[in-house]
Amino acid sequence: MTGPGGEERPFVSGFVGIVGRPNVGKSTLLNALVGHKLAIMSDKPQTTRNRILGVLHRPAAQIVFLDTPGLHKPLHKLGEYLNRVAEATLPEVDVLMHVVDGSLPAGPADAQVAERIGRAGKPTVLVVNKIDRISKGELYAAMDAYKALGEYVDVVPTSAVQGTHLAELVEILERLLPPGPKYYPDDMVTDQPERFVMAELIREQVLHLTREEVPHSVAVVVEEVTRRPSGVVYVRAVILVERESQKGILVGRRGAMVREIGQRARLEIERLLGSRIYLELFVKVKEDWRSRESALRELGYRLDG
Ligand SMILES: Nc1nc2c(ncn2[C@@H]2O[C@H](COP(=O)(O)OP(=O)(O)OP(=O)(O)O)[C@@H](O)[C@H]2O)c(=O)[nH]1
Repeated sequence: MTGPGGEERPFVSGFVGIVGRPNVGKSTLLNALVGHKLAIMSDKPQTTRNRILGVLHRPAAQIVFLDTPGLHKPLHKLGEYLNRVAEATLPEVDVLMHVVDGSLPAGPADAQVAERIGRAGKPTVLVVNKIDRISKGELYAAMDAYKALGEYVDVVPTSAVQGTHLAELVEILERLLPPGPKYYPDDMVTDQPERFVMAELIREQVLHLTREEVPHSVAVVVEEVTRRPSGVVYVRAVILVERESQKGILVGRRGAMVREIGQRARLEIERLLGSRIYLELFVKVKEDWRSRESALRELGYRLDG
């Protein structure tokens, strides 16, 4: 590739950490940047539990994004785990994107996150997201207020849902990355095993369709994936909740809720795999799984990292 001055630009690559408070739009941004649905999105905070890796392939660059659970005050063991994943990401990356919600005023919690990011000492781009919700005047004020919280190499206003300024953001990230190899093959967009992504798609429907206190006490485990001779892929998954009452809500009247979750999730999984799916869903009670380390381990949350 040739640079603006006619000089040869070497191929660049590296890791970009997407960090910020819960619900600011990190997962939506990752999906929009990479062009695939990797991380689940919902209007309920703390929906991202594991670190999701998404790879953007460009003619002269490979950008590997690490999405993290939102940084927040831990309320229970799962909360502590989420914070640890986010913190552990900071030293591993070449560049950080601090994502903030431009439609909300900058507050003390944003300042805290900015400080933690600052301690990592990495070049950081401030991404002021959700600008589709605010006027130009409000945007300038928001950019100034957020910019004052830390040291940023650049500031980009974005709308992850409308795709605004994402190309500019990618260009800025490319400029910040060092020359390097392709870490991943051209056809790879995520390192998430398909089972995990399937489980996330099911959990996304649970979050969409249920209210009250059910969502945070839900985990989904995909137990079996088999391709049948007919070409249909059989998927068996279990939705784990903490209490009988929550199981009741999720199963619904005569199984109506779990059927609805299954139907919607099946469509998403079919889109992901490009084949027909037979999805069988079960709801089980696993008491107090959020507070028990062994239960968290069984579910695949690594606690010792
Ligand atoms: N209007 C608007 N809404 C957005 C934008 N980006 C994200 N959202 C919405 O904000 C909500 C949260 O988005 P997520 O991408 O799940 O946020 P997150 O930061 O990954 O959240 P955690 O997983 O909790 O850390 C969802 O309802 C999104 O649709 C945006 O640019 N504009």
